[in-house]
Amino acid sequence: MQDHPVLDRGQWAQALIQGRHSTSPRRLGAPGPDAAQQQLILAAAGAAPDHGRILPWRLIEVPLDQRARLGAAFAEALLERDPQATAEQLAQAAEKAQRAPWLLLALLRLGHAGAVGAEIPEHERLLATGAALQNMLLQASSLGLGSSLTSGQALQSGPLRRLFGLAEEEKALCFVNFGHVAQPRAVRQRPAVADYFSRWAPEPGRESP
Ligand SMILES: Cc1cc2nc3c(=O)[nH]c(=O)nc-3n(C[C@H](O)[C@H](O)[C@H](O)COP(=O)(O)O)c2cc1C
Repeated sequence: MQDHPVLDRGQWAQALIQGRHSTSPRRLGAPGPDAAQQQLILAAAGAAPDHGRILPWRLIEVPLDQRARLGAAFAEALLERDPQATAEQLAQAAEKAQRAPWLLLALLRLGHAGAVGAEIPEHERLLATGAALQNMLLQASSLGLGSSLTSGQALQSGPLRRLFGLAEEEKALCFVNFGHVAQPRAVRQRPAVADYFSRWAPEPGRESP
């Protein structure tokens, strides 16, 4: 494959990165990514930086025919938090499981003493996971698909942990939603670079140790 000039690649990457935005699950519609698109998105996750190559994350697909079970776990988790929840609230919680055409659960793997990579701390594992998730969102965007990350209190709940058989050292971080953009929304204003960037300079008189 012919390589593109550096500038073209830079412009292409800029358009992809700046053009990506989240589409919430209720704004996504069928069809979800096809099998080839799913593989591209999953492979993008594996291209993320990973200190020690320990794969501090994993992804679980929740197929459409299992969404009712996820919905039941959402409702059970709500009932644990709020025993007064109404039938309507429980139904609303359960319905959230049905929204995204392709739905993944992202898990952080915290490791344990003695395991390979145990020296890699939690914050680095979290950073590696975030990079993997962003790669997936960007790959989906490049395919013309909508995507988003969603969280919620049910993620840390017993019903959800039991449903997916999570190990003690695993933490459910968020869901990753994919589909076609059924209802576009206004694009978020991005922060100015000056809001998050500064150039460090030593204080006068403290130039050298
Ligand atoms: C880990 C994580 C979890 C999130 N969970 C939710 C959520 O549950 N509900 C929601 O409306 N937005 C959630 N967001 C925010 C959206 O995914 C999205 O990033 C935000 O709306 C900004 O939109 P943009 O990606 O187009 O800039 C979450 C973001 C992150 C990083």
